[in-house]
Amino acid sequence: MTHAPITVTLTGAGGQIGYAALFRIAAGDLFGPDQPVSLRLLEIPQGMRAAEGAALELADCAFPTLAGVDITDDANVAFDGTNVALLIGSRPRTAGMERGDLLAANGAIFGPQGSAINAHADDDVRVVVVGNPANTNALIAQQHAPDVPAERFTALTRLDHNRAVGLLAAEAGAPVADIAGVTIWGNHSATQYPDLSHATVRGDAALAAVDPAWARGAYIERVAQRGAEIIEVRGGSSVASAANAAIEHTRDWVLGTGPRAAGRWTSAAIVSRGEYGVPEGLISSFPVTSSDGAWSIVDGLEIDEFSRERIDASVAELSAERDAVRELGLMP
Ligand SMILES: NC(=O)c1ccc[n+]([C@@H]2O[C@H](COP(=O)([O-])OP(=O)(O)OC[C@H]3O[C@@H](n4cnc5c(N)ncnc54)[C@H](O)[C@@H]3O)[C@@H](O)[C@H]2O)c1
Ligand SMILES: O=C(O)C[C@H](O)C(=O)O
Repeated sequence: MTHAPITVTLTGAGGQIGYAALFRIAAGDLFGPDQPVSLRLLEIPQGMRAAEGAALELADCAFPTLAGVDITDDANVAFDGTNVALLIGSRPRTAGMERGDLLAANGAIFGPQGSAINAHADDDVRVVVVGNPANTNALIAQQHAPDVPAERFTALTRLDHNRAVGLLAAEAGAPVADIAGVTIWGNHSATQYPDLSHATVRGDAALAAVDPAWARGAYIERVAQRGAEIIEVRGGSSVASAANAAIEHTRDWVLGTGPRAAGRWTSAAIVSRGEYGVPEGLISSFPVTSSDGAWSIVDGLEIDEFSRERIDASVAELSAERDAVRELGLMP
């Protein structure tokens, strides 16, 4: 292993998703078996012991790809020279709440972290916001980091994407590998739009492989409510699948989506430049591919009236969340 270590900062490292993600990242799941990683764990004082315990266990794994672990409750230290920042630390919702109900409680975390990233992170920093409500928290962080290119701030909708692919595969009786062209549009919330208009199953239109009424009814509801379903069945919000999605999002961003991109794409919430009628500046989910460390939005997809209404509804919610955090004084 001759590469210099990549520094990865995890916030909320003592929490559930942090615990699920740390060992996979340390084992090389982000950048492969030849790329060492140096981990920075950011926690609040109440979470420090849990993070310290995780660090002891990391040492006990003796991963060849793990170059070091530092634990801190100071964001300025945690983001110093960081290349990848996974912003997980924040409160999860409980049964009966929408993710947007966490705006006031969690939004306040992301401004100071954005400022610390702005002041201390490496020039190539890439930020992935997992903490809910993820899109708007990412916007808050991005707005506090004026010296970092806006496109380096993203929010996780890969979990929704994976859910959408998995549920379509199950309905069509096809392996996941035979599914392509699924898109999550908009917000990581109940208004998100899992879109099968351009999806294929074994190369044929998904809307011919499954009942189109299901695809444009129960399916959308099931994907959009999957987080609530997990909370109800598991008694707590998703953990391992969320960590997996954060790793896949980051790996694809940094290493590229590669040859998969022929007719295939994934979904990520990235800063809009006005594509598909999404107002500039919002961090909204799009169909994306990645190469040379940058996301590109898949262009030229036809948007029918049904899709237009749903994309617009989710984007309207993002605009309302942005206005709400402005009113709360959480944006500069
Ligand atoms: N975007 C997604 O797809 C997705 C999926 C699952 C969960 N989530 C969200 O991820 C977040 C974390 O979930 P979890 O299950 O790990 O929660 P958790 O309660 O188990 O862990 C959260 C951790 O964050 C820490 N924390 C709180 N404030 C912090 C701060 N300012 N700096 C650093 N750390 C801080 C807490 O001490 C705790 O250890 C929640 O907001 C949850 O809703 C998002
Ligand atoms: O739904 C939640 O609150 C957790 C997470 O955002 C999820 O989608 O599982």
